[in-house]
This record gives sequence, C-alpha cells and structure tokens, in this order.
Amino acid sequence: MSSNRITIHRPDDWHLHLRDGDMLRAVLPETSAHFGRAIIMPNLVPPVLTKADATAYRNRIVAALPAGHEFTPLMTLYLTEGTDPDDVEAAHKEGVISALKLYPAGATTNSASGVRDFEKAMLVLERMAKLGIPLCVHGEVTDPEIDIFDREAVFIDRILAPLRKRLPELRIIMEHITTEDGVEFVKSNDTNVGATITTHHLIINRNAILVGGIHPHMYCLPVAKREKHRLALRAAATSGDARFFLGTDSAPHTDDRKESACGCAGIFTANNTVQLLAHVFEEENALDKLEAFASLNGPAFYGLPVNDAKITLEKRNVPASFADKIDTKDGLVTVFNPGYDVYWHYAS
Ligand SMILES: NC(=O)N[C@@H](CC(=O)O)C(=O)O
Ligand SMILES: [Zn+2]
Ligand SMILES: [Zn+2]
Repeated sequence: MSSNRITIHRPDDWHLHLRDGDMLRAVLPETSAHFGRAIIMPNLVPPVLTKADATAYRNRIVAALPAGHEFTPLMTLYLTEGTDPDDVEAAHKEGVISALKLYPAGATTNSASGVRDFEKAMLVLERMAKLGIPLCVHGEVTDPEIDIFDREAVFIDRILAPLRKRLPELRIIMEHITTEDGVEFVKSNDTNVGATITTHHLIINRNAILVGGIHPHMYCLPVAKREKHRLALRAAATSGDARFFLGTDSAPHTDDRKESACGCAGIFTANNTVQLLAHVFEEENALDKLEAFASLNGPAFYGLPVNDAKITLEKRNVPASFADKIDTKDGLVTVFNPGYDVYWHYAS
C-alpha cells in the first residue's frame, strides 16, 4: 500500500446521535455521506424506550435520508429500571434493535431516565445475556463526590467489573472510552467486552478545553482526560485489536446551547471524521490498521457483515476543506476543529 493512498471497506459509526425533527434532517446527510451504518443513540426527549419507539424512530430516520445515500440505522433502546424484558426480546427477534444503551441516571445529556439502582435492571440484563444482545454503556459514575476526571475509572471498579463477574456472557461495549483504565479493562477481559473510541478523543486532551480560555466546542462527556490517556487511546485504536472500534459520538448541539453559562456536552464530528482518522493513523504509522478500526472490528463485534462498498482516500498537498458549521433550522452546529489542516481527501 502506498502511504499516500488507501482503499478500505466503507466505515460504520458504532455510536452516533442523530436527534429528531429538523436537527435529524440537517445532520443525517453528514453521516450517511460517509458511513454505511451507525448505532443510533436513544437519548431523545422523551427517550427511545420500547420496540414501538425504536421502529417509529427508525422510520423517521429512513424518511429523512437524502436520495442516493445508502445508510442503515441500527437502533438501540434506552435501558431504564422499567424496561420490559419481553419487549426487548421481541425487538431483538424481529430485528428492530441491535443493542440496549445503559446511561447511569444523570451521567450525560438526556440521561435523567437512566438507571439508578442496577439491581432493578438485572432481569433485562440477564435476558440480554441469554439472547446475545449487546449492552452499550456510558461508563461514568454520577456520585457527586467523585471527581469528573475519575468518573470512568471509578465506574469500571464499582459497576463494570462486578457486572462482568455476575454476567460473564453479557456482551458489553464501553462507549467512548477516554482513559488508559478503559483500555486496560477491555484488554483484561475476553472478546465479550469491546469499546468504541471517538475521533476527538484521539486528537485532544483536556488542555484543549481549558488552556487560553474555555472552549465549549471541545467539551463532551466523558470529558477529555490528560495526555497519557489520549496516547493510550491512540495505541488501542491503531493496534488492530478487534475489541476497539470507531464510535464517533458525533453529538450535535446548537451554538447557543454550547456557548452558554452552562454549555451542553457533545462534539460534532460526522463530516470530518474519516479524513481526520486517516491523518491520525498516518501520524501513528498505522494506516494499515485504519480499516480494522473503522470498518472491520465493529461489524465483527456486532456479528454483522462488512460493508461491500469501498472508499479510497488519498493524501494531496492541498488541505481538505470541511464545513465548519452545519446549518439547521434550530440554529448553527459547530464542527470539531482539530486545530490543524488535514491533507486526506476522498479520491475522485
Ligand atoms: N457525548 C456527549 O458529550 N454528549 C452526548 C451524550 C453522550 O454520549 O454521553 C449527547 O447526547 O449530546
Ligand atoms: Zn455517553
Ligand atoms: Zn454519545
């Protein structure tokens, strides 16, 4: 493979926020232009709770797809203490859902209906383990005494490790890992545990949020950590280890809600992720591992085929240009800016 040109199977996004209504219509094309499939997060207001909710949401997504875009939304249900195991089983057997999503109550955007008492979710989790339905986890504790930079590591110790012991057959994806602890936890388990890694957590550390002023467009949850953690994430993503795969966590919020006294968490990367990843993997001398991370490991974990289509990226001596804002009827959404030019383009 020449280091200036790379052909890979079309990528998928294993963690994506599309929202609904006007926002959905504005952001969906930015994903469907690049990705074959995406795991669609259920944290709408109100959340996607049942098979019927997921079916209706999937139909709204498909209806919003631009002509000519080939894209399959993979739906999830939002796990609550009231989730009905029989509804989950029916949604799985009818092919409506690909996973359930666990939000500790209060951990992140629209997580108020999440789980407080994990005992109350055990019946559903046991059914999922039996049926092989994966659990996507937002892995942060919400205990106010725990420092925000420690919340992922503490979640692993308090919640995830005990859950693994209790239900070793449950397939778990630690979403958007941000720490060396997350990487080590995945590696110390078998193939029933995987993790998604975002584009932005491979690029920024916490300085990007706080140095030289406060940068609301660099704020997401879990919050970016110190540099050693970014390096651990880079090593995991570029290792080829099948348990690590791309989940952009592209999460649109309008500028007025980000640039505020209490700004929302979420970074939008749908439209520049693929080119940014080529840049990152080249920096790590690992372009040959890009396909595993973006296109192969995710489908393997979810038991799905790899996309037939291929894409070719090439490095040119002119920078790629990306929209820096997405125009929506709700307002502008700022796109993640890595702070440098990227020379990777789709080959025409
Ligand atoms: N990642 C974020 O900072 N925000 C996500 C929620 C989430 O994935 O935790 C969102 O819905 O905006
Ligand atoms: Zn999350
Ligand atoms: Zn998310």
